[in-house]
Amino acid sequence: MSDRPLTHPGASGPGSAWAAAARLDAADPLAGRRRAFVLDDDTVYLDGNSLGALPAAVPGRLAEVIGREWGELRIRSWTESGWWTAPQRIGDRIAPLIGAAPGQVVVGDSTSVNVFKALVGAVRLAEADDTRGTASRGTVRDQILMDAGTFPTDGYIAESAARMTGRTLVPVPAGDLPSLAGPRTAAVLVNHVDYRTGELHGLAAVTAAAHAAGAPVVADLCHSAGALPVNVDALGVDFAVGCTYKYLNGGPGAPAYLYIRAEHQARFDSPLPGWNGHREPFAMTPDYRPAEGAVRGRVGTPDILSMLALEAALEVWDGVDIAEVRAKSLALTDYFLARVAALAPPGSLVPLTPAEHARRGSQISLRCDGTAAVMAELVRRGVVGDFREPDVLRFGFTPLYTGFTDTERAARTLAAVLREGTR
Ligand SMILES: Cc1ncc(COP(=O)(O)O)c(C=O)c1O
Ligand SMILES: Nc1ccccc1C(=O)C[C@H](N)C(=O)O
Repeated sequence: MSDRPLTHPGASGPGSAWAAAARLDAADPLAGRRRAFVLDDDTVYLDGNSLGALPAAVPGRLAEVIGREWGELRIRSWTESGWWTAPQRIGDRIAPLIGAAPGQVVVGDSTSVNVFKALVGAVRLAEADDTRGTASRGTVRDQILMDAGTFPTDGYIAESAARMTGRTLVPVPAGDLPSLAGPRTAAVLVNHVDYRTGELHGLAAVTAAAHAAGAPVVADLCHSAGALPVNVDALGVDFAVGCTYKYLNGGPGAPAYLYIRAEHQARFDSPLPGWNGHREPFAMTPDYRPAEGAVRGRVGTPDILSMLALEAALEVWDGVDIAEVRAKSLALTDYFLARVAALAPPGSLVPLTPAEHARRGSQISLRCDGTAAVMAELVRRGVVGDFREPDVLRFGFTPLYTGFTDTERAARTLAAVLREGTR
């Protein structure tokens, strides 16, 4: 019943699929990165698009933070251990992964909270532009456009942000965002990669169209950062948010980040002006005077343990070229699609993820019957993905620790489960 790979894939013959996968692994320039993670060879972990694996550097660093910085230095660590400035320091560590120059990213809060800050901030910016006459005069920007397939939290938050700013939230198919951005658009909120289908949306086209209409763009990078090049600076994206527990491997509940484009920082009017975003937090003045730069995106006291775990986790990116990550991600997902098509019973799976590279993130979503039972059986057999309602199997490919033999095993196991049934 087991569909485990052979310990030496080549043993099944030089022409076999195992041997071909092993050759791809041997030629993979990122293969050595797997050693930077805590993983077991019995499991093929394809759920890094929900919770990234544990980087090996994290436990030791956390022990030091707890034992030395908290346990011994105590209050001194806010300054001496760099705790207070961690949100901007770690933001600068994330910046290159999303194509941002330093000084534009702060880490903290959840993605949900950052969607709120960014979206309300974006609407306030558009409003200010209209008032100053830099956008077309006489516009009534009464709508927030959003991709209808959004991860739910973005939609919930956007609905509230719309209500609070006196706008209407208008969910539309992601592909229609460029053509629908117009004089009524106050801001556009778009997921770079659709969490359910794995479709990569055209952030360049959305941003260009929104800007032509005088509206700022907020991008949710949860499913793209760390999996593919994002280039927020080059694309002109105004605000971006993302979590760090998926492809950035920061750990369960790791803090999210907020990108505030440099040119907007001086006018970013945060709807959550907490004391950490104050110009002089320790002056404790009753009036709010926002800090310069992305720091004004901070709110309250940072979650230091999670934040410093994230900082240690980000070491796995030292020397990694994100273009190489993208190339491997596409090769892995191509490989998986091809092997599943070859091995699974005809008609048993319908790919939801676009075949076109330009429209594909780093996950493969497949529709099938009995999704929950199929995934439960896959997990039982050591292939861990997940499923999303109503009938979608999701397999996330994390190029830093997933190989081609892993992918061969996942495809074979999935095909076997579908052939054999789950009862
Ligand atoms: C696209 C997207 N946005 C937001 C979230 C959730 O954000 P958080 O739980 O960090 O607020 C997720 C996943 O949890 C997601 O996939
Ligand atoms: N934060 C979580 C906590 C618990 C369980 C899942 C999540 C996810 O991140 C789900 C993910 N956003 C998704 O694309 O489905």
